Amino acid sequence: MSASADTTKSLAQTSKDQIPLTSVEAAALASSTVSDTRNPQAASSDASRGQSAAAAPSAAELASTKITLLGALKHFPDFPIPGIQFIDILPLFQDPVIHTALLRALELQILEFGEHAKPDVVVGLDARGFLFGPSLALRLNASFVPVRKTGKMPGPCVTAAYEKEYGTDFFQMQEGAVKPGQKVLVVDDIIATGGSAAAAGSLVKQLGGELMGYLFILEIPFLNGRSKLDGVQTVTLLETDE
Ligand SMILES: O=P(O)(O)OC[C@H]1O[C@H](OP(=O)(O)OP(=O)(O)O)[C@H](O)[C@@H]1O
Ligand SMILES: Nc1ncnc2[nH]cnc12
Repeated sequence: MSASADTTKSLAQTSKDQIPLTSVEAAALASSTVSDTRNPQAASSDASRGQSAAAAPSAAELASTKITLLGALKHFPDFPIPGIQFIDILPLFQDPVIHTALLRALELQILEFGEHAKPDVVVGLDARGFLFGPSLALRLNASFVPVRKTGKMPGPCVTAAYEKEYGTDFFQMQEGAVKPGQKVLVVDDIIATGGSAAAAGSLVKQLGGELMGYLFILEIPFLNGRSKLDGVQTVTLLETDE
């Protein structure tokens, strides 16, 4: 597993002035440089002493945050079917300090789309894109709109079939959920083969949205999911080594 050096540099360059850190965020990022990042009490006591809150995140701290996030992921061979190495992102949400650091790092990653490239709508994919999509949308003062598996939402919907790493499925969006011309950022936990993300992108376009880009927590590069995304700008926080 590795965190991209380019991304780390970019985060460090952009983070200092453009989006001020709250004290909790600073504590979350700074606390990830120490070994007890699984201990939220340690971070909050740092924040209450005002030590971490004063410090802007350095490149080293951001790189360390990525290592912490990678270290929190769990790996399950042969799930949900034989031959799949399943990477579980749920532990990122079990610890409030890691959860906060994740959201902050994702928010900083969005700056890679350009200084003024703020989405009107964050679209999150069923189901793991729902874990952080709404929080991110709030931080960006954007709407949140879900893409759901078929049959879950009422009213008229647009539908797209797709293939993913371990099966086929259908995605839907509600008509009118994205207005024509709105700038849309599609977010999900993992890009593997890219089938799910490509289907979500096609739904956004069917609704008349302007697909600004894709943002993922984790990429599995050997599956080459980006090749399905028609060159639309794609940013990932972490990637696997395999
Ligand atoms: O790049 P792909 O090969 O398309 O795979 C990535 C998708 O697979 C997983 O979702 P899954 O369909 O397992 O649904 P879940 O979030 O409901 O578990 C993951 O959360 C992505 O959405
Ligand atoms: N290998 C994998 N681990 C977790 N989620 C996935 N979605 C698609 N491929 C996956």
